Amino acid sequence: MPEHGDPILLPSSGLSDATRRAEALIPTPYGEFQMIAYAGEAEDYTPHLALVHPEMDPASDVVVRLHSECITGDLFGSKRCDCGEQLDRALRMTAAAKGVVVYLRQEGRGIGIINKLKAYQLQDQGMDTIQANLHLGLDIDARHYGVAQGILTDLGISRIQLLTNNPEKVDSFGDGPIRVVRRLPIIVSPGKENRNYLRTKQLDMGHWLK
Ligand SMILES: Nc1nc2c(ncn2[C@@H]2O[C@H](COP(=O)(O)OP(=O)(O)OP(=O)(O)O)[C@@H](O)[C@H]2O)c(=O)[nH]1
Repeated sequence: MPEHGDPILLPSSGLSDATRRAEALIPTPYGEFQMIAYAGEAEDYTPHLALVHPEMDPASDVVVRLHSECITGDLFGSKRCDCGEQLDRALRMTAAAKGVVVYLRQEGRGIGIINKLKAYQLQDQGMDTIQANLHLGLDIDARHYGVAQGILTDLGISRIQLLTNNPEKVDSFGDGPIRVVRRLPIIVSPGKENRNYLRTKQLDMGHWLK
């Protein structure tokens, strides 16, 4: 296991030299979390963040949420997606279960906020979330989860209960050092603005949604 401050070597992360760069206790409406920022030496503005409950027991089956950045939903409460509500629920659940939220800076499934806004324009013209990415010449989902595994390993965690509806997130752990012992659903009720988006996630992206 890496010592704190050692580089986290992750071939598939896209952030191969991420280290624990800084940390502090953050009092939130959900309770206190130790926020730990992980980034490479040259990356000061978009570190991945771990929000760790102060009493998290790394030897337990830790409740973990891997949440990809969604500025529109997480910060501004956009109803086009389920992200903001999922983050709210994840913080509530991890606060109660003494768990961890890993906030991954993979905005727009890894295409970035500029491309995501372009994709939204295309969706307003009738495309779905998959067609829009493809129309822009981009991957449907460009995310990698290697850095998240490195962060969990840095926290001393080896067994997790993963909060997700996304089979790719579960599969990403493969035969690696972290074992997903349980998947916990995190389902948001559809509204009129995100109904089509959630339908595409369920039918075309294989998410476990009712
Ligand atoms: N390209 C693109 N990205 C989107 C769109 N709507 C939401 N997103 C992004 O999708 C990602 C969703 O991340 P998560 O909630 O962690 O993951 P998930 O794949 O929905 O899986 P869950 O763990 O079940 O929530 C975020 O990066 C959002 O910015 C969209 O229409 N187009």
